[in-house]
Amino acid sequence: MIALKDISYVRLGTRDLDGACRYANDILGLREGQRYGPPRHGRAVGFRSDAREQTLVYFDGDPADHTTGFELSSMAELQSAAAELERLGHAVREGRPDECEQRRVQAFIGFNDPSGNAIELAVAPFHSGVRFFPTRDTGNTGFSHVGLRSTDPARDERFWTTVLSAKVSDRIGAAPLLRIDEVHHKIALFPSAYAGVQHINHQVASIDDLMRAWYLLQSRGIRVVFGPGKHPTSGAMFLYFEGPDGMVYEFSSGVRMVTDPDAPPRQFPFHPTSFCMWGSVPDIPEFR
Ligand SMILES: CC(C)C(=O)/C=C/C(C(=O)O)=C(/O)C(=O)O
Ligand SMILES: [Fe+2]
Repeated sequence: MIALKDISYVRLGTRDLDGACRYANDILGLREGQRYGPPRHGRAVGFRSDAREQTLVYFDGDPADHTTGFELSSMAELQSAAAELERLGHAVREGRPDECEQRRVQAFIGFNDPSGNAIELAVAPFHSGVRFFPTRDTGNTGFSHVGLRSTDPARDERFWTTVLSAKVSDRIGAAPLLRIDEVHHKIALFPSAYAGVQHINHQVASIDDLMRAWYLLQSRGIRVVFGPGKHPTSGAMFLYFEGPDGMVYEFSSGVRMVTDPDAPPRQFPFHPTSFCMWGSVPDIPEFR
């Protein structure tokens, strides 16, 4: 079993890199870290959300080109992971030195999960000696989870929990919420006809930060697509809103820690009362 230590980064292609960078800075409050590549095409910009050097990267490319990176604890584990994935028939790609530099990691491998989601396993993501603070008072405390699209959630749950070390904290219908540490989930798998990152979550410090975000987003004309609300699953208070290229972003606060490693998952029906215990109803295709 490949032991995932933490979620590390998301890389998103975009046709409007300047616009995506403005959104990351102005709306998400993420601080630009590194810029890569020539002045016109092939550019990439990394953004910080916590002590790590980058957790969100936008690059000149196809907006459907999404990659989610997870941290492994050592080079030995990375080499063992590559061998195990290849043994299971997954095509594994080793990151080139220039790609490692762009990801601010010592080394990485890439492969696709059974739905075709591009996944990278990385060693030693760089931490910064410069304290992170948001570009505006978002209360942002860090990149925390992704929703991934799955063409077969039961099959993919088996992959994420037997090949990789995720555990199911709760299920909503067929959608598993998967933890890789004590945080209730770092990955959620949602039924979809195609692969990709379905939403990107950052934690914020309090409900005050969520409510301030709610008013600010409305004042900036950014569509809030779910919330303010509170998930009965993770207990997190949340706000989902539109980002560049159709990506949905989520701010949440108060996510539950699962301290019992053997805690059994709960099964919730796929119904709005399982999504929000305050009564908010999502305007998000995968949550309809
Ligand atoms: C709206 C979806 C189905 C939902 O309820 C997801 C749950 C949680 C949570 O409990 O925190 C998420 O954050 C998530 O899956 O994104
Ligand atoms: Fe979420």
